Amino acid sequence: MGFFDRISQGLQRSRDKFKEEMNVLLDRGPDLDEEFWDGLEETLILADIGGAAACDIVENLRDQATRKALPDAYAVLDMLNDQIADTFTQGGQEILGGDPACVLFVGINGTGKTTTVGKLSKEAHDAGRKVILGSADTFRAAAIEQLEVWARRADVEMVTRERGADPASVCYDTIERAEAEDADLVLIDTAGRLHTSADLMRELAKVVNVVRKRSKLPVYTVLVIDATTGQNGLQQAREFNRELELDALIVTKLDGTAKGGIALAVSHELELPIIKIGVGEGLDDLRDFDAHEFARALVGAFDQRQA
Ligand SMILES: Nc1nc2c(ncn2[C@@H]2O[C@H](COP(=O)(O)OP(=O)(O)OP(=O)(O)O)[C@@H](O)[C@H]2O)c(=O)[nH]1
Repeated sequence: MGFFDRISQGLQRSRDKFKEEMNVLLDRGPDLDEEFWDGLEETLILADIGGAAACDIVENLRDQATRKALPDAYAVLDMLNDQIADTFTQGGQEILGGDPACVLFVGINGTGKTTTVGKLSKEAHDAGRKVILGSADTFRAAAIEQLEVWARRADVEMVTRERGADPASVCYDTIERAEAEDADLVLIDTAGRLHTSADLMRELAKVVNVVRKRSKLPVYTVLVIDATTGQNGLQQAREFNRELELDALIVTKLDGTAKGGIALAVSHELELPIIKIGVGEGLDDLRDFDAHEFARALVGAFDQRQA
């Protein structure tokens, strides 16, 4: 299944919710009055796109409606997809695009870090890259085993220590091994932690700093967020960004959520690019992110003239 079909299927619930709200708004007629603009902003906020992004989108559409003398709400909605796509922060190609890199994956418990690292290792290995995995999630024994399964499946090496070991030292060992083996992609899984726990966040900051100091490869810190958590994902992202100065996002579980708009809220507010999205548990359910296709899947092609 192609990117669009997969993401379109995944975001069906988000799209249905958005369409329902839009139809209520359009029932009163297609006039471009204050009620329409306020209603559009509210509908975008209800789609979990976030207040800041919704406000920017509506402001830009209003501006275009005036400049291009758009006749009605339908003409505005024709431009909505492009406007949403342009609201995502762009970039991040250097992280997983093929250049040598060391990437740390962080996030709260259960967002899909280990699964994502596993899928990425297979993808990179299949593309002919020399990959080393580091399992610094020494808190959860099952995480080490889970990543070991992926490492075997992908035929890549993995470095870890026993459960309870210092995660910073696992990172140290991983980088050492990567240098000895001349690896060009180092992927490090870290233990999930609540963004509200100051101690755990400080411990993670220490791990990230060790890697930043020690690695000769460029180091990137990527937050993995679970789309089903909705607005809480934004709060998580703010805290992780404050502590760790993130470089990018991976948004997982976009299959079957009515809260897919959170991807835009976080990318826009924190000015972080989305470098991959997860649309299922299977091996090929981690996809490159395409802002235009995502926008189309999130709100649909809006030909409501026939609605
Ligand atoms: N539906 C769906 N499930 C996913 C996706 N990504 C990961 N999962 C599932 O989410 C669950 C948690 O994934 P893990 O990779 O163990 O999460 P984690 O972040 O490493 O967890 P901790 O180490 O406890 O923080 C697993 O059952 C995964 O199969 C996705 O894109 N869609």
